[in-house]
Amino acid sequence: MSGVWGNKLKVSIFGESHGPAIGVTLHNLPAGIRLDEDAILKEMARRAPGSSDLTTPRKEKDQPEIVSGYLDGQTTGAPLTAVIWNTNTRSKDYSQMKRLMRPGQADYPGRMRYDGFADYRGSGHFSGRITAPLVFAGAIAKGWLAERGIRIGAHVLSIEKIYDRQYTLEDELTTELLQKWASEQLPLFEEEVRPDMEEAIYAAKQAEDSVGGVVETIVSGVPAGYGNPFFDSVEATLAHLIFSVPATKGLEFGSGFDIAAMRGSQANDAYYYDTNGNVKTKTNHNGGIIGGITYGMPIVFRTAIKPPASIGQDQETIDIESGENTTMETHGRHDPCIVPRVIPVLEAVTALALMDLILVKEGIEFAKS
Ligand SMILES: Cc1cc2nc3c(=O)[nH]c(=O)nc-3n(C[C@H](O)[C@H](O)[C@H](O)COP(=O)(O)O)c2cc1C
Ligand SMILES: C=C(O[C@@H]1CC(C(=O)O)=C[C@@H](OP(=O)(O)O)[C@H]1O)C(=O)O
Repeated sequence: MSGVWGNKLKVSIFGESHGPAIGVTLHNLPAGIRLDEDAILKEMARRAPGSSDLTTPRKEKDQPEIVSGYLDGQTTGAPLTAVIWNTNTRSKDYSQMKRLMRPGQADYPGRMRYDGFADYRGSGHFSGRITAPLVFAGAIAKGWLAERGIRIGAHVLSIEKIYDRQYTLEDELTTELLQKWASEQLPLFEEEVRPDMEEAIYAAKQAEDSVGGVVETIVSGVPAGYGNPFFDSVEATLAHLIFSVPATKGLEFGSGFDIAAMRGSQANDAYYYDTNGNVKTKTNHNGGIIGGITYGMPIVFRTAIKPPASIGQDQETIDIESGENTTMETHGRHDPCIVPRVIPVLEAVTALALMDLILVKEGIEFAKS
């Protein structure tokens, strides 16, 4: 399984949802980064399961234990490994998944790929649980980027068919807004839509069903000139990580699919010097990236998250052992909607992508003192 990603910063993840532990190793982290352990734990708590009835009832503390590469509060430059112990597995919920392939889940493709050897308990290494180590790694990257004035925020653009408004260039990722969003399961611009979004999730749960949604992510403070043409473009780097997150099914940058219906005269983002002599653009249809490289405007993208597959309703499927068509209900502790918990994950992988792009360009070995 491909558990390693990155050009300069190498991120390697391990573990299964119902195994003893999950975790991550970060290679080539600059030495001397001071870790803000409180900030890391806050990020972990945003994603952790079992925090409310909008999410899975499986409760996990998600307390990372750093076992290498960290001394006296600072990274040493050696590979940094963190382990997160699984403390609340209930594998009997998955006994039928040896034979019955959940529609929309990784059971059937995973079985075909690994010839039946993959750990099926709790979806094994395919589980959304493996995003906990990514949030740990991303929290380190976020702290490092924040020192460079780079901020990352994400809000819920939609749940099912209920919409928040989109980000505009007038909006600023202020400390207050980021703190507010980080404290909310459904971070929003428009507070009025919250009850309807929550109700959509509760209604789906009540009906033994699930719902999806769209998350909009914004990155401010990235100077012009990061990224590369072709294979390591900023879009390609972000997309690689975003599509590694389970349940992501769509991604658009800037005006995305809508740009296809514009004329060049509308889609071109006109440059100007602001009063401080900084280069800006009047619009941001290209989402902060042209030619695979940043141009100093916010990076903006939207990610479509599918409704979780494991639902209690009767569904048609196959019994892979008997070779017959059958039906199944999925029981167990599942998220009725992944959006609230995937937001810190999307922010985390965004931070890792940007950190890698910056390390590649600047070859930094040591943190600034
Ligand atoms: C944080 C998080 C929580 C998730 N929770 C569930 C869940 O409770 N039930 C479920 O069926 N899928 C859940 N998923 C999604 C599955 O892991 C995912 O759909 C599956 O691995 C197949 O991958 P794909 O949807 O990307 O194709 C979750 C994903 C994430 C990121
Ligand atoms: C445990 C987590 O989420 C899990 C993600 C998940 C899935 O299929 O992705 C299915 C459920 O697993 P289980 O059946 O073991 O409770 C969720 O609870 C987590 O994110 O930490």
